[in-house]
Amino acid sequence: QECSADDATCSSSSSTPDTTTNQEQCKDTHDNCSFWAKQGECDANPNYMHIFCPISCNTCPEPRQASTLEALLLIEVSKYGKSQKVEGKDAVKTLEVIERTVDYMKNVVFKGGVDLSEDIVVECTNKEELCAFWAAIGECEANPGYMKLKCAPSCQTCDMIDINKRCPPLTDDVVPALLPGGLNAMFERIVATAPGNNTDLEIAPGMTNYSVVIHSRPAPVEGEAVIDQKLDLEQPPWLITFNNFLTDEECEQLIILGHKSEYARSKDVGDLQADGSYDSVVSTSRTSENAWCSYQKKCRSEEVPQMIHERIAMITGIKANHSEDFQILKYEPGQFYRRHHDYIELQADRQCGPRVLTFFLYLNDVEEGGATNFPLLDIAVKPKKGQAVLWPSVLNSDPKAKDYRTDHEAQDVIKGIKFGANAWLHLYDYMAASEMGCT
Ligand SMILES: O=C(O)CCC(=O)C(=O)O
Ligand SMILES: [Fe+2]
Repeated sequence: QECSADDATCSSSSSTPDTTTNQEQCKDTHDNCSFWAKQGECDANPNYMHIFCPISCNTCPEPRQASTLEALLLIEVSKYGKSQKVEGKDAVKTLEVIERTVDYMKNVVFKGGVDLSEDIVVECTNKEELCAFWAAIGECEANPGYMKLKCAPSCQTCDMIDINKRCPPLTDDVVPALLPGGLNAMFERIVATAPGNNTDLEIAPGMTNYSVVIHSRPAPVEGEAVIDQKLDLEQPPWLITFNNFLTDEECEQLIILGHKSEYARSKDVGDLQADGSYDSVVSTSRTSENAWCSYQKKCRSEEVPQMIHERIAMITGIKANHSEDFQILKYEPGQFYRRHHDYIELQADRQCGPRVLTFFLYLNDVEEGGATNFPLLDIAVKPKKGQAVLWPSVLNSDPKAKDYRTDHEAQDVIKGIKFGANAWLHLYDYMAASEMGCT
């Protein structure tokens, strides 16, 4: 699923499988390829070299001449979406997938062999020319969320385009990250255990010596807390910042990883699609660029992002797999993100549950502008390298209910460049849901 949100953020889990056999696209992807090849690395390290340095290793796929039967199959399959590419060493397997696809579409889907609404049948097309190839190399199983949405004919899973079929609701035994009353308890604990505020506390491994500043909080309660929505709304919501949450090296590394994951114009969420995902549209209320630090981009598996996910998990008590991939942001002078809320209504009833918290990281000092402003709380947080800000999107009394008061905006950067990163924490396991295309 490509996008989620009010605030319109495109989910990282949706990247295309990154293998390609495309003849024209055959190129070395690293400056050192030719040097390594001369050193004998094509033979020493073929798994990497043959794929990432195919020119230097002379392993570009051979162009193929299709037989008449193949040519007919290719015409047939193009009735069910994009024309399919068949080349390279997996060509035979790819053709077999195409043969099965045509049979499935013709004799099952269009013969009413599966009970599908017209919307779903229309939507069941191969959206990429490499669908058959990916299916042939096992991507339907390895990357089901993406493939079931983008390559359903090749995976023979038209029925899974229906989000109700693909994403059954969680069963009652799944424990949410926060129970009613858990939000206040979490913030109280975070404030009480910040190592920088308590010189006698030891710094746990993987932690920094961060200190916490409280900008807004509900009044502390003596004795047993009463859990009540009306009481929640009579008290200000929590908003805290962490100084020295990240080391300088961690900030710099995240910015670099953002470049590797490729910053692109931030998108807003558009219309709901037949498959339950959202269209992504360029919006005028958000002019920054962002990059998703995902596993697909070989970013989330890196040491620094992993350690920061773990740090956030240790501090909040919410497991790292409840967090979306870091969305790394870049604002040039004049860029901004107008007033919005991070809560995504539709997710409240999906497997991942709503975003309950935003852990926002500031990765550099900004010369002028670029504050995160909370108009309803009258609080503006100025960017500072290594600082983080944490606020809830939901209420203490009901972690599924939106707390409207944490509306916020990223004010225009006036001078310098601003780098930041969002970590959105969900009520349930976001990564598991995202793998199945259920966010
Ligand atoms: O850049 C900021 O200060 C906040 C960004 C933000 O609110 C968002 O990306 O949802
Ligand atoms: Fe936001």
